[in-house]
Amino acid sequence: MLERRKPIWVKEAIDYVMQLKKHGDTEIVSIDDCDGRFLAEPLVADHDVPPFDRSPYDGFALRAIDTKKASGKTPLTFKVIDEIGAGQVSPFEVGCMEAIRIMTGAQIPQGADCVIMLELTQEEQRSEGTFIAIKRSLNKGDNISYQGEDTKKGNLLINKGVAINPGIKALLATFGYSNVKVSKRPVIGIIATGSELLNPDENLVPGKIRNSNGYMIESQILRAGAKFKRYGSISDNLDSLFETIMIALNECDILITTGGVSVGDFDYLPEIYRKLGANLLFNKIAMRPGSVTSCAEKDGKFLFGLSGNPSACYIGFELFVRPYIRYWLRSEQPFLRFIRGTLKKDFLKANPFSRFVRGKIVYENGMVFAEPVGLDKSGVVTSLAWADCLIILPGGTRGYKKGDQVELLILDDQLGCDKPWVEAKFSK
Ligand SMILES: Nc1nc2c(c(=O)[nH]1)N[C@H]1C(S)=C(S)[C@@H](COP(=O)(O)OP(=O)(O)OC[C@H]3O[C@@H](n4cnc5c(N)ncnc54)[C@H](O)[C@@H]3O)O[C@H]1N2
Ligand code: MOO
Ligand SMILES: [Mg+2]
Repeated sequence: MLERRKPIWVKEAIDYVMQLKKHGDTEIVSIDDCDGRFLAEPLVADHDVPPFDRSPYDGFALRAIDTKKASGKTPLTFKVIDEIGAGQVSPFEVGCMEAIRIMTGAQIPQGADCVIMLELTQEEQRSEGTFIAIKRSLNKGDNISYQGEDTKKGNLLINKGVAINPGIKALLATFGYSNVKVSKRPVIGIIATGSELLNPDENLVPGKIRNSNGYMIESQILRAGAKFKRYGSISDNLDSLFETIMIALNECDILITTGGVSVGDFDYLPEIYRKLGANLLFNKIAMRPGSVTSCAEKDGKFLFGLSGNPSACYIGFELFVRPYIRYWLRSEQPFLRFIRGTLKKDFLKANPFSRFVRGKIVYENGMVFAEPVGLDKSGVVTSLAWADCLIILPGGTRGYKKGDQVELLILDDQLGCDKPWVEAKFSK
């Protein structure tokens, strides 16, 4: 008899997944390998930056008080007692009517309290040494980058669970992290199911298509910050599929399958969950595409059964797998970020389920608009390549019109959000 499934809300499906969320282990990696990894500890300044008062210009360090009477008509002359470049520290103290030639980045010498740029001085060689003339007065602190002005020792700079980007890597180097403590990436097994599937290097033959979902999910896993293990594509055969799933479950932290989760004669995932004795959390969600997205748990490990339809598969991953991964990596903002925008085209197809329409963000006159891209069908693959957001059209009876305000889930985003998009009836 055909199994009847009861759809649950997107919010409920997210809750089911996040109820079992956990942090992964940590590991130490070299700074050379830290790009894109997620910090396992907050990054705190362990010294002032800059660590000493320094010159932001090539010029002369002197005492402001000695410059007070300088003007175009009455230039003042200072004796140059030393010269220092960045990395050097002068052993001399700047005294009355004295200056030290100083280059950008060098530590301000003792006695000096301001710097004048080279261009504003005139140098003169005399038998007693080098002198400069200046034609303007300076104030204490002029052209000095003070110790700690960038950040002070003890300041929290970056939270744990944040992906290391070029700026963060610069901070790691600044604070001497030649090794960085990061969250260990979960290993996620991917099994593409379907007797119709060919590898990318195989020629098309009647009735067959190439396995695109497997590769797409690999890429989504990497973007989310995890690692994948490829188990290839397996024909719709209960025994071989069960066997591969057993192996993968043993070898991986999380397992993703694509295809075979609906009610078709060769959709074996429901039977496999039963055979495994896994705890089925859901197998129908009130959303399109991705309504058949399923999730089961076995001995603390998730089996995400994503749809075979490419767009449904993609969205199932972003809504349910990604936050689980990001939390594993200690992100405090594991969910897709959402913003408001204006719909650029009518979308009149009403649906009782919430729709996640592949879209593109367009900025016009400082405003955010979203435009649906490609054919809005669950089996479509092309639109995924053009989409940078999912336009949410909450379930209801009416369609949506150009100019309507909608919410947009941002894809390809590192910032994330501390709460997920949920149906209006659940949002506070
Ligand atoms: N009678 C019903 N039929 C269907 C229902 C339903 O409720 N009742 N649900 C429909 C919905 S919604 C979806 S979504 C699909 C889900 O199908 P499955 O998850 O079981 O996936 P398959 O049947 O294996 O394949 C569906 C479709 O996707 C193509 N596919 C599969 N794997 C890949 C891959 N790795 N790369 C690219 N494309 C793939 C496959 O060839 C099929 O065209 O079920 C509806 N049917
Ligand atoms: O799971 Mo299906 O994608 O709703 O079309
Ligand atoms: Mg099917």
